[in-house]
Amino acid sequence: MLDRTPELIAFDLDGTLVDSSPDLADAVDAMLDRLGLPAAGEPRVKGWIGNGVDMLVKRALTGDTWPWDEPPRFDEALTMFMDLYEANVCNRSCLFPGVGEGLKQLRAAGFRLACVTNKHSRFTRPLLDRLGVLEFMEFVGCGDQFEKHKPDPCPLLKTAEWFAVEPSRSLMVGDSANDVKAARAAGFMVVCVPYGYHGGSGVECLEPDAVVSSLTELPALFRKAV
Ligand SMILES: O=C(O)COP(=O)(O)O
Ligand SMILES: [Mg+2]
Repeated sequence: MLDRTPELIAFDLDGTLVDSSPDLADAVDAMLDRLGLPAAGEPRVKGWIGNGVDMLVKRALTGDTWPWDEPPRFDEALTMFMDLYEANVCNRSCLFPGVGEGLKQLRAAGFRLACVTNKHSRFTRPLLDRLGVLEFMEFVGCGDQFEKHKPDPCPLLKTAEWFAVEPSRSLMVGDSANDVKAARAAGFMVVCVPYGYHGGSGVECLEPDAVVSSLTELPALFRKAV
């Protein structure tokens, strides 16, 4: 339960609004194939999503979750991946259950909505648009638009500033440790969804203010808040 009603709600994209792992995995595997490397497959790629496109490509090239050095052929691989994913950004991706309905309800109830993602802007707006939810977002903040990525608070602080809403009256809804860390550091409230890309352990371990299984459950969290 939240003790304050937010004015602004910022949603993470991959793993929160959109199940994007099938298209991301296809683009990663097509890139690896062109480089003469073995496919990674969707279950592994799923664990690599959430820290932006540079990190995804480095992880795919090395097989390491936290690659230390820049892998050989990184620039070539990155360009290849960007082109492949941009051309195939919404072949198999879909909204998670309750996302369309939840956003519509929240917008109708007067909440101001944003998408704040580490995803590159070349993919973010086209994907939200293709899935019919771009219209609900007053502001879309992407990984390449801010000086730093989540878990840094910068993207959330800049978003709150854009809306001229206090961080304490703002809520982040996400699926991963990056979202919770960014929200805490920015002074946002934070709610997690359990169905996204958060690695092995459950989102409860991240100690968000609440967990909702669908965005349609958000209004009930605010009902008793002031
Ligand atoms: O890693 C990415 O590209 C995006 O991830 P996010 O939408 O969960 O921030
Ligand atoms: Mg995410």
